[in-house]
Amino acid sequence: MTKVLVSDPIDQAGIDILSQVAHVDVRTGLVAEELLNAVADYDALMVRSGTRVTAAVIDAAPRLKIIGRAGVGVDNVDVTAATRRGVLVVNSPEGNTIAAAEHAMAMMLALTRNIPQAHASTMAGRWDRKRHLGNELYKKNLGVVGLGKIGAHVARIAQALGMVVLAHDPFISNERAQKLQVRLVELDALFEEADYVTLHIPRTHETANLVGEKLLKRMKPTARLINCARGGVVDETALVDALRNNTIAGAALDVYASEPLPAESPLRSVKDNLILTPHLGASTAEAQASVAIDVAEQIRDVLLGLPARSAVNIPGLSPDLIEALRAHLSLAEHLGHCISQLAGGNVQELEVRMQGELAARPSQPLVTASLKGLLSSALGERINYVNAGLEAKSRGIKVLEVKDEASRDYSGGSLQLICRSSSGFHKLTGAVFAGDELRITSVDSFPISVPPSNHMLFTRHRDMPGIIGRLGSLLGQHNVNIASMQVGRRIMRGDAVMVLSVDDPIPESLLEDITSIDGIREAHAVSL
Ligand SMILES: NC(=O)C1=CN([C@@H]2O[C@H](COP(=O)(O)OP(=O)(O)OC[C@H]3O[C@@H](n4cnc5c(N)ncnc54)[C@H](O)[C@@H]3O)[C@@H](O)[C@H]2O)C=CC1
Ligand SMILES: O=C(O)C(=O)COP(=O)(O)O
Repeated sequence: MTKVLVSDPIDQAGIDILSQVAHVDVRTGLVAEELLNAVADYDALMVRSGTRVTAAVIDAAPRLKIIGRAGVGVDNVDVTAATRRGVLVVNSPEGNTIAAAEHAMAMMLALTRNIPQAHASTMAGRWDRKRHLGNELYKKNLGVVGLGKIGAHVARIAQALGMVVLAHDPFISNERAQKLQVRLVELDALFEEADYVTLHIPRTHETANLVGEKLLKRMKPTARLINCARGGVVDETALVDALRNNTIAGAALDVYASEPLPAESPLRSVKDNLILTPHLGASTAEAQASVAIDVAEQIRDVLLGLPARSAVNIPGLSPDLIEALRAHLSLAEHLGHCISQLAGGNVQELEVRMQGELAARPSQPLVTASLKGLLSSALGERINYVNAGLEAKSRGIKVLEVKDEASRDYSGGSLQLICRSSSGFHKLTGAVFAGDELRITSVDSFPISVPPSNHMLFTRHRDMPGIIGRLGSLLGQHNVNIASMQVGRRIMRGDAVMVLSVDDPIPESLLEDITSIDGIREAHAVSL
């Protein structure tokens, strides 16, 4: 029975989708130890930001195929450990964009009009109109750090309020910024010019404690900081100092270096100019339904053997692309699997050549598929699109990618793998005919045309009379039935290759007898 563990509160719409294909257990609030003990039986895990999916959790779940993050940030998931184990990680990149952007705007408005403080004092029986004088957003400078999905939506809303938006994002083009009518500036300039700074960046090595004492000192004393992105990108100690010393006018935080925010956090003791919410950016009914459906559908699809649309750890492989490249991906896997068996020894280098029309297609999926095939002899079921690149790297296999648009051998193009190993050098080319017919079209530069099949024999021999007959008799004596046979040669009586499809696997002992036939120099059994 396929089983899914949901370890954070998820909208019922997501649970309903998962229940179509699996038994679903909802167990929220597990402490680390309980989670470690709980995951062993599960094929999928669905979380929000509350569950820390560590390497230990992943190791404790041998059946785990997929981790679904019902939201954007996957910094609570050890994606590297998941990738190493071949566990797919998916998220919902857009399901809560609007909710998070609106929360940042709500924080900005609440901050600039002292709404929480005014509310608390009114509820306490006072009527403090003078004390809560605020500022308008109209015509003020808003500095957006991180002009991605949420940052861009914040920019649009702010512009509608009459704010002037500047942004810092080293990975955004000038064209994109121009389209959003946003001026791109350096980080220091943004902090100096902005009346409000709002952060919409992920937590990475580069962004950890990005906003510290130095940047806070650049801000105007009237400026305010909003962080609805990730805890840990703001140095909380430096912020507390800046607020206490009135270096800046105020701050609003939704996210914290450590969550839940510890009771003793100095942030809790800052009065008046700080607003705190408990990571509520994505907490709207609409966003929660949207992320739950988005991620549950992906988990369901993956458990049914279908691709996921927002895989975090298979870069560049969308379902559309999988569909468009389906036959070529299968060809790449077969060629990779085949060439690893021809290579025999330790593979040192794999060159993946996309030739002719294929050179115009995205290469990364084809490289990944080739590596998956290459490593499947060694790693069997354990290798997949998620971990193929990493496994190749950890084995020290050098991967070269070549696009040869000038090659014009077949319509649709061809794929060539060149493998260098401790025992030599092999080259296999393949193409797809009539939409979905796979063919190996050359072996070590000898032309042939053979569909990949379950059991094959590849030989390298001298082109001379009698060899084929002797090989046929030998296989017959060992009860190996030949389904098809092809010989490829470049010149008469020179070197040649032979590819046989056979009904049964060829035993190792028989290979020795085959290579002892006069004229046969190499023989490789290949099973796909
Ligand atoms: N508070 C909450 O409940 C929520 C928080 N989030 C968080 O908001 C953040 C932004 O989410 P999205 O906009 O969906 O992500 P996104 O990936 O669309 O945008 C992030 C942007 O940050 C930029 N960036 C990365 N490093 C940078 C740096 N050093 N300086 C400046 N820019 C940098 C990237 O180029 C990208 O454009 C994420 O950390 C996400 O986890 C998202 C949803 C809800
Ligand atoms: O999607 C994100 O990155 C969030 O931070 C939302 O977190 P949550 O799902 O509300 O725990």
